[in-house]
Formats: sequence, structure tokens, C-alpha cells
Amino acid sequence: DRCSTTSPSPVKASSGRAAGLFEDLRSLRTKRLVYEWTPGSELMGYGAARRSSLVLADERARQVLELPEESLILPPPDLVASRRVSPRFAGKLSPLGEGSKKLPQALIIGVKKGGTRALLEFLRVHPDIRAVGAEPHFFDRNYENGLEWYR
Ligand SMILES: Nc1ncnc2c1ncn2[C@@H]1O[C@H](COP(=O)(O)OS(=O)(=O)O)[C@@H](OP(=O)(O)O)[C@H]1O
Repeated sequence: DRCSTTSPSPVKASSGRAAGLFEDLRSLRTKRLVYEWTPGSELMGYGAARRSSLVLADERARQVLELPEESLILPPPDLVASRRVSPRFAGKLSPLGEGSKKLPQALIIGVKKGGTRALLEFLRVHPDIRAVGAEPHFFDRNYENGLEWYR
């Protein structure tokens, strides 16, 4: 979804096997997005909410995947931000995006064109991983801004 609309998608043009893998990945990613904004789970504890909304997410992901890509509508940020935080993530940045700001628990370091973006996107599919959107370039460009900026 970050590819330019002007260039042809290498996945769409590729073999059936690659297209199948892409569908699996897309399905996982959609499930994660749907899970993140399935309303109602705020009313329960994190564990219960996760179990029930994963079932719901599974169902809704199936529905969403039937629709054209343009019909995927992202939730308003406040819906995601209003979720409860698991005790496991208390005091840390939770997988759903809320909680106090903390330094990262893992860094991806790579040379230019080394495939770091692909690695990040694959990791981001996992529901317990919260990843930054843009590369922060803290150590090479923003170090002077200090750790408060980095959090
Ligand atoms: N698995 C695998 N195999 C071969 N090539 C791969 C793979 N994953 C990513 N890529 C290619 O890596 C290029 C992007 O690398 P980066 O994400 O590090 O780019 S960037 O420097 O941060 O912009 C980018 O190359 P270009 O398409 O030539 O720009 C990707 O197509």
C-alpha cells in the first residue's frame, strides 16, 4: 500500500504462488487492522477483548477482503487510542499504540537499498509489534534532538 500508483505492482504481475503468498500477507495485515479498530472491546479486559475481537476480526477481514482495496477505511486515531492497555504492556508502548512513550525495544539497521523497509513491513504484520511509520534516523540525523525527541 506504499507503492506508487503509477508503477505496476510486481506482486500482481507475478506467479500464482507469489500472488497466493501476497494474499496470505494481505489477509494477516487486514485482520490486524480490523482487530485494532473492532469497536466494543474497550468494554472488556485486554485478554477477553483480544480473544473475542480476533474472532470478529477474522469474520470482518473476510468481508473486507471481498471489497475493492479503495473501500478499506482507516479508523479515526482516537478509536485506537481509547483502548485499554494490557498489564503486559503497562508503562510500555502497547501493540495497539497507546501507553507512555518509551524507547524502542528493537532497531532495524541497514544500508540504503538493503531491504530494511521490506523487513519492517513483514514485522509490522505481527499484532504484537508496533512499528514507526517513517524512518526516524535518530542516530544519523536527529541525535542532537536528544532522547526525549526519540521516545
Ligand atoms: N527480499 C528481497 N529481495 C531482493 N530485493 C529486495 C527484497 N526486499 C526488498 N528488496 C529491494 O530492496 C530495495 C529497498 O531497500 P530499502 O528498503 O533498504 O530501501 S531504502 O534504502 O530504505 O529506501 C528495493 O529495491 P528497488 O526496487 O530497486 O528500489 C526492494 O525492491
